Amino acid sequence: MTTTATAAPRATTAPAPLLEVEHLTMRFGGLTAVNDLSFTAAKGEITAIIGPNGAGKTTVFNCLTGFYRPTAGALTLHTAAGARKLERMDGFRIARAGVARTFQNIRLFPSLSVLENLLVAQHNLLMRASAFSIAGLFGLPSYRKVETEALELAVDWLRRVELMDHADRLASELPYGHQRRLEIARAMCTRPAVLCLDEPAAGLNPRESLELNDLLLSIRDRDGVGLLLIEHDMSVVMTISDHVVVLDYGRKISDGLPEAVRNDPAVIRAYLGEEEDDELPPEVAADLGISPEAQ
Ligand SMILES: Nc1ncnc2c1ncn2[C@@H]1O[C@H](COP(=O)(O)OP(=O)(O)OP(=O)(O)O)[C@@H](O)[C@H]1O
Repeated sequence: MTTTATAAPRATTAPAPLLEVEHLTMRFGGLTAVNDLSFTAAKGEITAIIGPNGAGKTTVFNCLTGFYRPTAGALTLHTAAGARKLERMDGFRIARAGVARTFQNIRLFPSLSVLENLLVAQHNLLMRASAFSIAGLFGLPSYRKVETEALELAVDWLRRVELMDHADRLASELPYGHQRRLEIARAMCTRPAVLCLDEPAAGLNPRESLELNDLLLSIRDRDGVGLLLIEHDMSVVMTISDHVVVLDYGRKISDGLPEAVRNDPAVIRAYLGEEEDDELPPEVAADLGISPEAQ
């Protein structure tokens, strides 16, 4: 894959909201993992959620995708179909409403082929087209049309993530970086309005990381899909994000453009910790643009 990723921010007028998170709280017993969190992810933008380990990032995704039912708060998805309240829906309905996701630990169907993984992702659409009947599966022209479209979409994504030559291999046989790309392609085959990516750069080498940047920017720009990104790799976050939300101990401590967030003293403190003589790891300091004297 060629790599051309450059700094992202481009919006001049305020973009329309895609996902509104209002006063989201998630408690596990006595632990408040997410505490009164509010932010808006806009249409056609990449919104990164960052923060130290245990800050509550994955818990936000688990609330957004129906893995957890929030203790309190509202989650509203705005699509062409109207505004949908997600906070009381199960994962299946949330997926149908247009929210797709990838995981920190890749979750593919390992014993299915690469192509089959992309077709299974479209299972719901195919079953609806069959009117949930055997007769539909074999007889309805409308089913055959949807089936052809599903195959075309799968092939289109195989090309975009450069896995066409691997279409018939088992997903489990792919190298790690290829599996990451397949997982993103599979999520995109569900035709989402918003794609939630949990540490997509984890385990990738620098070249693969640059390729990932290009892929995510193309999903934003070509597919018009809004992205929510949890990522520890600050070079990815600072290069492609339009908007960054920072969590610490479940609370939002900063929210804005990447340049503003990386210069925010609250963010620097969160990454530094409480100890005065702590120092940021050099790679984090470099990506946040902090000179050694400033620490
Ligand atoms: N199902 C659960 N039951 C109890 N505690 C949980 C559960 N899920 C998450 N937590 C706790 O909630 C807090 C936030 O966890 P979460 O995984 O959301 O953080 P994170 O910011 O994604 O961390 P990391 O960057 O390390 O992945 C942690 O203290 C975690 O132990």
